[in-house]
Amino acid sequence: MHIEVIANIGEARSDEFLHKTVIVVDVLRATSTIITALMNGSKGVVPVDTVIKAKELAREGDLLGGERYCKKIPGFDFGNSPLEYTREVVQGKRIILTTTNGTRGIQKAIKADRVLAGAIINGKASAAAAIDLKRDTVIVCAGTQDVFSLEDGLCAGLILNEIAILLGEQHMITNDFGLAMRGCYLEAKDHLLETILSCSNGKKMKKSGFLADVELCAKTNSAECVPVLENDQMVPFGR
Ligand SMILES: O=C(O)[C@H](CS(=O)(=O)O)OP(=O)(O)O
Ligand SMILES: [Mg+2]
Repeated sequence: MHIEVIANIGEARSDEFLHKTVIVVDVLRATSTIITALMNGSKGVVPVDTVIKAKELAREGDLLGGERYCKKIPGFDFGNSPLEYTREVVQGKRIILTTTNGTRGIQKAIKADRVLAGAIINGKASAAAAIDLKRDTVIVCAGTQDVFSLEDGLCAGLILNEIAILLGEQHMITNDFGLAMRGCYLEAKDHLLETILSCSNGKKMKKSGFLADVELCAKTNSAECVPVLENDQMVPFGR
């Protein structure tokens, strides 16, 4: 199985996704938030790239979520903290979500055969879903405003490592960036939270009061849910 890892959305070329599975990874925090909302019973998360589109799409009964500069958008129900998306508030609800990087990355992957949302919390489940889909796979690290973010690279390394465990080492073929990210993950896996808190997004989140979000987002393989894009909304894979 071929798995290419791309360092940030700016480096992604959407035409190269045709006939492939794309796993979009935005550990802090969009894909962790989408996974959490679906695990808590949301009936679907619609990822959009702009605030205007989010407002246009929202219908009676929908919830609006998202951030700009890490802060909740004025007039929206929620920001981009996974901790806000509790079962009490999201069960049975459709959520329209717009964030700076993650939802933009999902939109950019739209030409893929299948688009999955990966994060550290569902790394193993994402690996298993990509194997099930039997396609060449691209892991797109969302990054932050078209610059690489280490937490996304560590997650790509985790997914590659899980694929190698599930398929056997000789069946997991990746590019040089993927090899590097797997090495980083293997070095950091026993102190993942500390590593994420030492990188630029982790520091920014902690400074902005979101330490508990980083703690949740760094819990390796704590979630079974893998969001997949179907008819413009993310729903649990294999539902
Ligand atoms: O809210 C977040 O965690 C980030 C904000 S920023 O772009 O890193 O400032 O958005 P995301 O789209 O989840 O990366
Ligand atoms: Mg991010």
